[in-house]
Parts: sequence; structure tokens; C-alpha cells
Amino acid sequence: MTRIASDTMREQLKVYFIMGSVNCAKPPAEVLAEAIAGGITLFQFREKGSGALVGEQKYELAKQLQHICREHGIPFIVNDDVELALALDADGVHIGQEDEDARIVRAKIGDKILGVSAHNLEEARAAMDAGADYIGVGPIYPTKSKEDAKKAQGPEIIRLLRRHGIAIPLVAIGGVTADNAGEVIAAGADGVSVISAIASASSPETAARQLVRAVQSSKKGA
Ligand SMILES: Cc1ncc(COP(=O)(O)OP(=O)(O)O)c(N)n1
Ligand SMILES: Cc1ncsc1CCOP(=O)(O)O
Ligand SMILES: [Mg+2]
Repeated sequence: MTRIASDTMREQLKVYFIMGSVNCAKPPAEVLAEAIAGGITLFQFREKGSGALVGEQKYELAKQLQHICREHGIPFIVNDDVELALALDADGVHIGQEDEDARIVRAKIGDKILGVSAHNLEEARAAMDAGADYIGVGPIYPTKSKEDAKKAQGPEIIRLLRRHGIAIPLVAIGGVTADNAGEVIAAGADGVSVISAIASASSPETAARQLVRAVQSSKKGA
């Protein structure tokens, strides 16, 4: 295996759906299948927050969702839990500033995809040096999906990172919807990462399709 190429990573980041059981009003497998039908390009299993599954139940849900991703050729990323990612032979891991050190995670996962959260230039540079394949930047807009979220910074943070030479694949996260996706792409993000815009939608398929369209039309206009 070799590390993912930057261009491939940028393609996969276009509409990056994140979800766990606590985010879904209907069975997670249904939500994920609909989101895939709507055109999501990457999936992150994030089983976190009040009421989140643990232990065997968490493992079984992850396995079920990974199977759905595999059937449709959607890479499956695990949030926080490096051991789970290794146990499942997932496609990658996403970690934040409060999680295990990125260099240690890179050493543990070999060439699997490594995503790292960054909130400023210093963190973005450190993530690149540690071997991140992409960075997740946010919250861009206010979010209700992360209990300990930092203050929203707006699309300007993306512009700032790009202006200072952060050329690594970058995905914007936090309060992103089909209505504001265009402005984060215009600011320099390769894609958008969402929880509620898809997981809380009455039709996850339609919601995903609208995000795909918003991202694509903003890229065309670039
Ligand atoms: C794509 C992406 N970007 C950022 C995050 C947030 O990660 P983190 O800061 O570790 O917070 P938690 O998600 O673990 O609560 C993410 N998960 N994905
Ligand atoms: C995991 C995470 N990290 C920063 S904001 C956020 C939550 C994004 O969820 P939503 O798309 O519902 O705002
Ligand atoms: Mg984390």
C-alpha cells in the first residue's frame, strides 16, 4: 500500500459525511445508504456524544456501516478510535488536537488515510509535518453537533491558511449546509464535511445531492 495521492484525497473530500447513531433519527444503516445514493464521497464513523454506543455494540455498528461503504466504494474513516480502525482494517482515521499525537497515529496506521483537525496556522503546519493526508478545519459556522466545539471562525480561516501556503487537502466542517457550501469552497476548501445537514434531513439522499451540486457548481465557477 502507498499513501493516498493528494488529488485523489481532494476528490474524496468533496462531500464528506460524518455520522454516529446519536446523529440519526432513523437506523444509521438507512441514513448512510441514502447518503451514498445522494453522492457522498467519503464517510467517517463518529460514535460520540450522549447516548453513544460503546464496546461490542459500537464495534458491530462500525462493521455494518463499513460493509455498506465497501459495497459502494466509499472509503470508511474512523473518528478518534485508532484501535477500532486497525481492528476493522478501516481506510483511515481522523484525530483532533485533544486526541492521540498525530505522529504516533501515523506510525500505527502505516499508509492508511490520516485526517487531523486544525484551528489555526500553527496546528495546520504541525499536522502536515506529522504526516496528515488532509486537515479538517472548523467549526466554520456555529454547530450543535459537537459538545465541545470551539468558536466558529467563518470561511476566512480557510482563506488565511491557503494564503500562508497550506496546500494540503482541506475540508471545512461545522454548520455547513447546501446554502453556504459554495462560500467555503470559494475560500479554498477542497470539500465540505457535514453531520446534521445530511443525518438530520428528512431525506438524507436529497440533502447529500444538494451538497454535491453546491460543491460542484462552486468548483466550476472557480
Ligand atoms: C473532517 C473532520 N474535521 C474535524 C473533526 C473534529 O475532530 P476533533 O477535533 O477531534 O473532534 P471530534 O470529532 O473527535 O469530537 C472531525 N471529526 N472530522
Ligand atoms: C465534528 C465537528 N468538528 C468541528 S464542528 C463538528 C460538528 C459538525 O457537525 P454539523 O455539520 O452538524 O455542524
Ligand atoms: Mg477527535
